[in-house]
Amino acid sequence: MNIPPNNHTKEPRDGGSSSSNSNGINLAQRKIITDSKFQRVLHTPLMTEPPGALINQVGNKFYEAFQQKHGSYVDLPSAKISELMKSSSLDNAPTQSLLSVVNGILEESVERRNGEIPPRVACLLRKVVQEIERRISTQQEHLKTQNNLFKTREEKYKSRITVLEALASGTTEESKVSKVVLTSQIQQLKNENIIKEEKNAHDHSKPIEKIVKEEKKQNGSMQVENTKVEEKNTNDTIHAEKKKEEQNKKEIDKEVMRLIKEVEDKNTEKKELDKEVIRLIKEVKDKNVENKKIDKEVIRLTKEVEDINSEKKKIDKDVIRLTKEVEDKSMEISTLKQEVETMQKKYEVQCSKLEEKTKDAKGELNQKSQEYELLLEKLRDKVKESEAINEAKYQKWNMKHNLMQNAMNFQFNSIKQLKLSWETIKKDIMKEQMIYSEECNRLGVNLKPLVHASENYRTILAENRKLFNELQELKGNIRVYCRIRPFLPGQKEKQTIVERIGESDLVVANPSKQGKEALKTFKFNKIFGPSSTQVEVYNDIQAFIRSVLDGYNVCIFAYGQTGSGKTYTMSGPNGASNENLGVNYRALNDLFNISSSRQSSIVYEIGVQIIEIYNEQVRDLLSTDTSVKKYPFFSSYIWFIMCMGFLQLENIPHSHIPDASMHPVKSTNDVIKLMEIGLKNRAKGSTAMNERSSRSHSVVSIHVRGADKKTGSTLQGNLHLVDLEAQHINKSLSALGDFIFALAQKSAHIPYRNSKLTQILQTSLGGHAKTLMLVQINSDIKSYSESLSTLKFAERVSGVELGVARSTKEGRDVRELMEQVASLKDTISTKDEEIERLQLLKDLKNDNSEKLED
Ligand SMILES: Nc1ncnc2c1ncn2[C@@H]1O[C@H](COP(=O)(O)OP(=O)(O)OP(=O)(O)O)[C@@H](O)[C@H]1O
Repeated sequence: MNIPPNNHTKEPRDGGSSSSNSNGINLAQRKIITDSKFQRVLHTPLMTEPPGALINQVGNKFYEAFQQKHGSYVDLPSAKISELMKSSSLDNAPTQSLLSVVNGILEESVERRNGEIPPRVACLLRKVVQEIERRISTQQEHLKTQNNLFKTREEKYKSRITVLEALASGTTEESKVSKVVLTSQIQQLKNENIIKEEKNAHDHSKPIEKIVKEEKKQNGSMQVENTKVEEKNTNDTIHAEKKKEEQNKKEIDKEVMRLIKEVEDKNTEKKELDKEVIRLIKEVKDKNVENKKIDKEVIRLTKEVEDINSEKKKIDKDVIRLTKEVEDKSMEISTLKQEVETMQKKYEVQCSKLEEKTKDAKGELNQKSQEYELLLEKLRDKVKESEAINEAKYQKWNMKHNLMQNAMNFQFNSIKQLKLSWETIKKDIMKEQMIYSEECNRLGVNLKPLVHASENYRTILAENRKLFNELQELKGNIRVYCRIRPFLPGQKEKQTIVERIGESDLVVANPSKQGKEALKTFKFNKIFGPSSTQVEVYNDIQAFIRSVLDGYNVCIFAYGQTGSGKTYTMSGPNGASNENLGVNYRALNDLFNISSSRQSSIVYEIGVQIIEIYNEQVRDLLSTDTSVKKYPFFSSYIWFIMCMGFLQLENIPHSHIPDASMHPVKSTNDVIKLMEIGLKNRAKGSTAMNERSSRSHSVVSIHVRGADKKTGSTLQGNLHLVDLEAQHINKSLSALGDFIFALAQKSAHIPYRNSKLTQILQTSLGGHAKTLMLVQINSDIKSYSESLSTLKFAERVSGVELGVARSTKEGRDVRELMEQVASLKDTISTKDEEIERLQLLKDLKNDNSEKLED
């Protein structure tokens, strides 16, 4: 009888270590096998895992590689990471190692929190997670297959148990037979089972599905076989029992007894088998529970993998976000660093400044506190002092009060004594008065010769003036000086027409002629060469100015072509220094100096007029009304009356009064200011200035009136400074020439009415008047013709001098005259000294007499 095995366990391939070739496999061994299988499922990365030794070897290596660097994946070199990321390395690594890598990296990233996971580590993480996913899915498949296998086995066990139960519940006889059959069948099954198990042990590499199929096949055939055997056995048993019942009932009974016993044994065995079935059922249940657990574990792992995936995605996102944030932050940090550096520097500078200030302030505070302390100390001392002084003063005042009291008493007594002494002094004064009047009488007698000397002074002064004017007349009342302008600095061609310059003669050469024919000599009273100075020129003019204060009329003409130096000689160059001052300024200075030196005896008043003559019309250059206007004679006349008071009307020829306003002046500056106004008005009033100035003449007239303080006699003198332009020989100029020439010829008719100029200057030309013509020439060869006409005009005027020369012909030798001039000069200087001495004496006497009168 083939009894199917009641316990058949198909062990999975497990390296042979857990295989069993007997029914005697115990529960502990089964458990160990099951556990080791389960563990292998959990911890082996792949279904096609390499042999255990190799796994351990590679896995350990991998594990070590990460364990060594655990907590510092970021620091792993990229070569190492790429080596680890190779599929062979990942395949061979145990799952535990992979999970530890994942955990490590995640922990590290969590720890860091700044998301600084370098891309290579992130890549490794991705790879490891993928590997884990792959493994889990493989394990899931594997578990599903196992689960199915267990279910099939369970079904098989269940059907066997049913068969066994059916057998167990048969008739006694049947039971006996069955027991025998069962026993044989069980034995057969056991044998088969042992064979199969042995076969299975050798067929380890067969796939599970195949094994399941084979098992199914075997089970199917076993069931059919069992049914057939059962039927056959039942028939055989009935025949044998019928024969045995017939042959030997007793033996049967014995045999039945024995069989009963055997059945009982079998029952007992069955019970054991039942127990084994129960145990197997329990084991199946356990397996189910275990499967459920595995299912749960699979679900959990799947969920975990999903979580890991979502976590990974999150991490990826975080990695990207954090990378961006890190970049932003690093930018921000660098900006902040720069700002912090700048702020730090500023802060340092401010700190240093504040420290310095604090130091200074502290120093100042200390100093001030010391000062205040000192001051406080001083104040205290002063308070003490003032208290002491007050005390002393109080005592002094008390003393003074007492003294005053005493003094009062004393003074009362003194007043009494004074009254007495006053009487005595009165008597003494009367005596002294007598003596003083006697002395005064004596002084009056002594003063007489001084008064006499003072009276002589006027006579001497008049004599002096007479002598001076005689000297002037000897020199000639009309004098012509010629001044040659030097070449100007920067002037290129310096060819001169002047051949020779003497004291009083000048030889000029005509550039268009040759030899003696070209030369022409001109004679004047004085020739000033190009190197002559302003002082030298004025020295020869000064005597004329002095004459003005003596009551003479003086007329100074500056005559010459444009640019020949008229302005230079008369006014000086622009911004002239004292050395370069012109005739005008020097003359005015002298006028005011001499008048102030004589102020003790003569009172002078000075007035100025400035006019322009153009086209026979007179224009007042000091009038606010610049239009050409003929001023009524009377206005000037009234001024004279008002200014002088003592003016004699008949002395003023009304036709010769210039038609212009008179301006009183007190100093040279007053005159200069008026001259400047006149110059401005001249420029203002002209439309075509160049054309006009070359045809007009300006006259500055300084009128001097003097009154002798003692005698009351008056004098008047005029100084006319005339700027004559020689470029155009106009009516005024030719009339002037005629006028001067007539004077020289001592003609009966002097043609002064021929022009405005001669009309105005009538009183200043001829008679007592003294005339000086300053002829200016430009010696440049280009100006030859103009210079020649100027010289010719001047020669004609200087012909007046011939009058003096003519008187020389009347019996006086020039040398004699010169000697006379020299002796007269000496006499004048002696007289001057005497006058000064007498003046001093007079002043002294006046002072004494004033004192006496007081
Ligand atoms: N003696 C001198 N020494 C140096 N420079 C001189 C002298 N005389 C005249 N000059 C110069 O020559 C130039 C002409 O002289 P200035 O202006 O006095 O001539 P002017 O006859 O007044 O001319 P105008 O009639 O056009 O006013 C000026 O630059 C002046 O400084």
